[in-house]
Amino acid sequence: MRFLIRMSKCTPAVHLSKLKPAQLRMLWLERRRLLLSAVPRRKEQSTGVKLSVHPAFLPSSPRPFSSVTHCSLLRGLSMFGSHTSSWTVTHTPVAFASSSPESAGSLKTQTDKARGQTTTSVPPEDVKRILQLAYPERWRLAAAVGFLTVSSAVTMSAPFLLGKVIDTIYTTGTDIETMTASLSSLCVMLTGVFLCGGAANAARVYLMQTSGQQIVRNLRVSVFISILRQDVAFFDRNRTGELVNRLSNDTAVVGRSVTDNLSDGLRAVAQAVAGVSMMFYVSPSLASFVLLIVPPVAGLAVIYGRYLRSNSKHTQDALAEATQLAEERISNMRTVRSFGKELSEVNTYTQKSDKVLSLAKKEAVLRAGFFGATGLSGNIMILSVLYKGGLLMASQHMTVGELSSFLMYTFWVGISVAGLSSFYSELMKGFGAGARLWELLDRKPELPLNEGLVLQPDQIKGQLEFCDVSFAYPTRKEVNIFQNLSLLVPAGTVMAVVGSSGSGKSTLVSLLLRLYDPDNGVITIDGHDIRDLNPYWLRSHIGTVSQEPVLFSCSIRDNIAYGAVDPDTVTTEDIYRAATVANAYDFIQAFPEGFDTIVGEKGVLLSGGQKQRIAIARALLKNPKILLLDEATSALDTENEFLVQEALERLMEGRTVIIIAHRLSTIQNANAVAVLDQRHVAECGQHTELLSNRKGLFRKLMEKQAFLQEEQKRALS
Ligand SMILES: Nc1ncnc2c1ncn2[C@@H]1O[C@H](COP(=O)(O)OP(=O)(O)OP(=O)(O)O)[C@@H](O)[C@H]1O
Repeated sequence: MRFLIRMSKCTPAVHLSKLKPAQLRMLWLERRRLLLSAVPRRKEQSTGVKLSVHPAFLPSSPRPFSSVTHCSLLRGLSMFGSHTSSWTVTHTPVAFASSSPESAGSLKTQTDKARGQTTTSVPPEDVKRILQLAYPERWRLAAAVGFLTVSSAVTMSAPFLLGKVIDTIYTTGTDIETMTASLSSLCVMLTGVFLCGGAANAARVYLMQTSGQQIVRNLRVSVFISILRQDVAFFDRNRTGELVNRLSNDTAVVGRSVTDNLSDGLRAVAQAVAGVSMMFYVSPSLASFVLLIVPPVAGLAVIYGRYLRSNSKHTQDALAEATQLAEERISNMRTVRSFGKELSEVNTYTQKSDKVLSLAKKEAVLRAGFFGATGLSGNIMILSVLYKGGLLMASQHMTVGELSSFLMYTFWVGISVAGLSSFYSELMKGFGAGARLWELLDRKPELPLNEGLVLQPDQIKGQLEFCDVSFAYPTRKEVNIFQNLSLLVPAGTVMAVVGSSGSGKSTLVSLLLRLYDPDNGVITIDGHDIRDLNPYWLRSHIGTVSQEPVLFSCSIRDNIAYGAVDPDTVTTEDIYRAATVANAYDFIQAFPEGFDTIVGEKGVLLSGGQKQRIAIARALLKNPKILLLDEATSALDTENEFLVQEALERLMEGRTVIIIAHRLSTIQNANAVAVLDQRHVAECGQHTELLSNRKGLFRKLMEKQAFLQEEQKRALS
């Protein structure tokens, strides 16, 4: 068997034995991806790069993979300049479906499509899915529909029975005793019927509400799971507000459309049909007369209603814009205050509110016309019924009771038709919200969350290596953050990473945590490509302390326990020990509530140094083999700086550490320093060694930092 590798027809072939060790190593590390890359891609994605591999190397169950991986593999392999009869790698121009912001995970375009559904036809599969939601609640809903039938039957028989009461009053004459007997028996019977109707209605409302809430709860949990399993790139593209809106509002709209709205719609249909039938039963000629008037009036009302709704949507959009501005500014009040922008923010908000007001005024005019016209047409209809009914009574074709019943049925039919129109618009809203939710629920994350290789704890030494890594953020594919970056961090050593702002220090940490995958090259832990490792397992062995640690709105105790892989097994002693090592115990105990003090947005506000020390305790509880630290640069006071530094040193003991270093003391104490510049590691070595190079980048960086610190001190004094 010959092991030749080539890139299409335009690149020469090389035998595998001719490859350099680094190239072979890379090929070996890429082996899985190479095999997976042979999977045929869907038609719409296959316009460009196509990789084909000898069938013997095909996996038995092909798995789809992202075009980012595709691209990285091609770039990786292109170094080899290869040719093969056993493996073939073909390369033609490509339009990467998943690298465009649209298909790379942004929900926006699809959301817009989904929104479009509120006015156009609904795909049958959406109807099916929305009905499937109600399936687990089918018995409760069926019972609710049963009670609905009873209550609607009572409602619709009421006009007929009340008409009988009126006729009894008119026909019994002036004999009080006969009148009392007839009226009493009728009223008792009717009270019994109405009691049944009321009870059935109450049962219907209860069953509909509880099953609706159950459906919404199930949907919310599924959507939350779906959001949490998405990769970080997804959150770069989708706004938090939009996602939270889906979780809270869209789920409620969908839940309502399959319960309350469906039941109201069914009731409206049943009452309209029963009402019209009863109108014909009571007086066919009067019913025919009314049905000549109703359709044109109802048609005009529907057209006008649609116009009104589209206008109301503009008002809602303008309101959403104003609300978003207010939300953003209020949550960042410190920034607004420190820039003294209160007045200009008020002006901007006023302008947006004025826009809402002018649209709302237009809507008010339209609504006034709509309600005026519907009220008028309703009254004219009643008047027409009275006119025609009066004539029928005069010609002995109708009794007064029948006319009264007829009027009541006309009234009910009017209400039911109005209910049907709002049922339709609510149903469409439900389908629109549903489409947005299905899109989110169906989205498969590009990076797995919990699948892959799991190593035994004693197999981890903690050696980290970046090997020819190239990377661009999925949202900014055109800007390469790293280009062939290589870096080795031996197990148990401390590597300080320095570089100018924006050189990619934090990105290095994100790649190690596998929040993103490199486009090219590999990152290994003890020789294992991190793409082969289970990400959940991987992250459980990596501790992080960021520059501005985030604490959740719960007790300090829970915030520290959050770091443990299984917080339920953490004892109070574990938490106290971690807090003591992190130099946090004393200040926590000084709070009246001690470790039960609530922090975060709704609790006690902590200083930067205090937050850092709680974050260090949190990381300690995880007891990770690898530590990724973003050193705090924020002006910690001397005491806090010392305490944080001391806690960090204890945390770093016996672990492999990558530290984004800002302090000279940290850099001096690190085993090696890597300087990031121009998308790669420009210099790497011991602190003194790098400093001795007069023309070196590290030295320049240190000199610049020293100068800036001097300036800062001078400015402060
Ligand atoms: N999520 C993201 N999406 C797109 N671009 C990003 C993202 N995060 C960072 N960047 C960009 O990547 C580049 C490197 O950012 P990074 O935060 O890694 O730099 P840094 O060296 O840590 O900077 P600093 O020292 O200022 O914190 C910057 O140009 C930044 O704008």
